[in-house]
Amino acid sequence: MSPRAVVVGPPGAGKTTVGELLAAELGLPFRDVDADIVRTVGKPISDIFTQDGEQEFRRIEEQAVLAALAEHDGVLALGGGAVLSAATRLLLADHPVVYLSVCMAEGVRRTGLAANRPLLVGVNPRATFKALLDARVPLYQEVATVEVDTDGREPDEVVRAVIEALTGQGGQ
Ligand SMILES: Nc1ncnc2c1ncn2[C@@H]1O[C@H](COP(=O)(O)OP(=O)(O)OP(=O)(O)O)[C@@H](O)[C@H]1O
Ligand SMILES: O=C(O)C1=C[C@@H](O)[C@@H](O)[C@H](O)C1
Ligand SMILES: [Mg+2]
Repeated sequence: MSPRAVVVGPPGAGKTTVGELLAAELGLPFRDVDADIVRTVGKPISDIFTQDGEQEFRRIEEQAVLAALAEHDGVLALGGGAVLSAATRLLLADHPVVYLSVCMAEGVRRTGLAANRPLLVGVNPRATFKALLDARVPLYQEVATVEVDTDGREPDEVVRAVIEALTGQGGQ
């Protein structure tokens, strides 16, 4: 069993939104590793960060990704920081991986009103988001088999572009 598409990208790229629509369009089940973690641990991700720390969250996340990659055969969305794990990046080499990209301004706009993203809470969300992109874009690109830009595109347009990109590489 293996996912038909694994979706990665920064917070606000639309991994959950586009992932769900993509799964519906392909007639496949959708799974989100962030939701798996909340269910398994029994508390919101923001509480895991504040009560247990980011390092513990990353440990839990690595295990959750490992399990989901082995169990799920539909569309799988990863958390925004899952690619920080070298072990996860190695595992992703065997899968079709869609990198949804988003620029800093659009990413800040999309995530700006959400208080439940622990890494983006702070005095300067633009600088925080830029630092996050600087550190992670090379990692998203390293694991991606296709990259789809989401700036200025509605979620259903992104879904069409993803399907085109996956079809173009012989998969879907
Ligand atoms: N292409 C898009 N155009 C406009 N708004 C979008 C688009 N994709 C997602 N959004 C909006 O941006 C917000 C964040 O989207 P979503 O939760 O799907 O991102 P995510 O990548 O799953 O983030 P996280 O890493 O925090 O889980 C939501 O309010 C969603 O409706
Ligand atoms: O970008 C990140 O590091 C994160 C993104 C979310 O999907 C969650 O996995 C969590 O809030 C951490
Ligand atoms: Mg999400």
